[in-house]
Amino acid sequence: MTPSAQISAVIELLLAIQKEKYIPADSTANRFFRRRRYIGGGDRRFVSGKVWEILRCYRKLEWWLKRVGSPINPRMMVAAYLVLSGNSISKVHSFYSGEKYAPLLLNNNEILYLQSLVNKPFVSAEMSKAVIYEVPDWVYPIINDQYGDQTEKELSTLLEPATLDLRVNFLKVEDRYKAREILASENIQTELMNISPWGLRAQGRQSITSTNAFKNGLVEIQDEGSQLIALMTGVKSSMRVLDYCAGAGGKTLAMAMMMENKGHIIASDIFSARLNAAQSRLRRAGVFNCETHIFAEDAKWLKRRVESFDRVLVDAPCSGTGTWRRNPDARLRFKENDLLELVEKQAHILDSAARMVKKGGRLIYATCSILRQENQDQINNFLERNNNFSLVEPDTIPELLPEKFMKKTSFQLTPAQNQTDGFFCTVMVKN
Ligand SMILES: C[S@@+](CC[C@H](N)C(=O)[O-])C[C@H]1O[C@@H](n2cnc3c(N)ncnc32)[C@H](O)[C@@H]1O
Repeated sequence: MTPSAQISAVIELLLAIQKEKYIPADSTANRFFRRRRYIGGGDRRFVSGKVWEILRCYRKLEWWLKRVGSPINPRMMVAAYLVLSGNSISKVHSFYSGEKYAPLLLNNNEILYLQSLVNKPFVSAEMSKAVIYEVPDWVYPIINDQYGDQTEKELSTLLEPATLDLRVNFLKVEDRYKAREILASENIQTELMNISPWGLRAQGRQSITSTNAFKNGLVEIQDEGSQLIALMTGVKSSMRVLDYCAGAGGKTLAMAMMMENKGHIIASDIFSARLNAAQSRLRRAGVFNCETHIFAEDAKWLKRRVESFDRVLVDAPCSGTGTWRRNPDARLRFKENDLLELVEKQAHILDSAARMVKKGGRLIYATCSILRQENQDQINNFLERNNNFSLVEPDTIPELLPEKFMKKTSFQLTPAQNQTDGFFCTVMVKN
């Protein structure tokens, strides 16, 4: 593609993301490229890389465009991004050439708006903190209230690109060193992770899914924080386990591995498409101690299994604020009412899942949120409603989990503090 055609594709993809308000940007991007097979790998990386950079400074671009009186649309967003990144107006002009496959020629007004942006910094002293850190206005005070003097560090780390973490599947490979060797033979360089005993961190942006190691189920893509949640469940091979919100099965897979393919896991969810994705991942990973179940409207299935599980994991639907490094578009869609609805939904799921735990069994609650409302507050309220539950330290095999995690009944991970996605996890026992 010519540089102009690349810029044109950046504008088109941004437009598609804006139109699909309720669909995550990466799904829209996948569809966009599937429909444009003629865009090769290098161009694809350039286009999505630029779009993600723009999504990470979206509020600042909007602020500047508003300031200079420009209309706010993907075409001007991209042009403003180019100027604020130090490109000259004539350079931007050469991209917006109006030729075949290029964006339409810049008109006189557009040139005037862009001229006002020359030599301006991305961050202006007049911007609010919410704009600088790219969060909705109502979110900043909530995070500031919780994180105090760490707020800016937490929020600026959430604007950085995420790491690419892998979990080695010990059902198929004997150890991390062997997996590392196999990946290196496919040109994927990795380092051992510090906390997860199963974890490898890949360097740079590498295409893991096209490797044989991935296709044959030797490794799964899973953030280190998510691996730690599976570890906190302390599941063992003799147990009956319910993964209540299993989704596409990230934690189910890790728990099946901890159980050495023995015992029994039921992976349930309300969405069949997610469980279908889980099923193909389970097959790839060589897991056969797991069945899936879609929750239907009637509660008979649950009623028949009340108090029958040694462990119930609730990996609850949440704001996903802890994954904003990966999904910079999610922050733009997050509304105050979403948080209220999520908190209510989580409480309902927790109460229902709690009934399924045997006496003496454990309930593990997790989110990929960094917000207290969905985490500590949610658990405090649950414990008030359910006085037959209490917080307990994990009973994971000590060789698997570092001591500092063994001694905690809950943890809150953040990208700034732990170089993982933001995750919360707590362990409770039914008395
Ligand atoms: C955070 S995701 C789960 C991620 C998954 N555990 C993993 O590790 O890949 C939350 C899941 O909860 C499911 N969910 C939402 N409402 C639910 C409900 N009432 N009961 C059970 N699952 C629900 C969603 O469909 C979604 O798949």
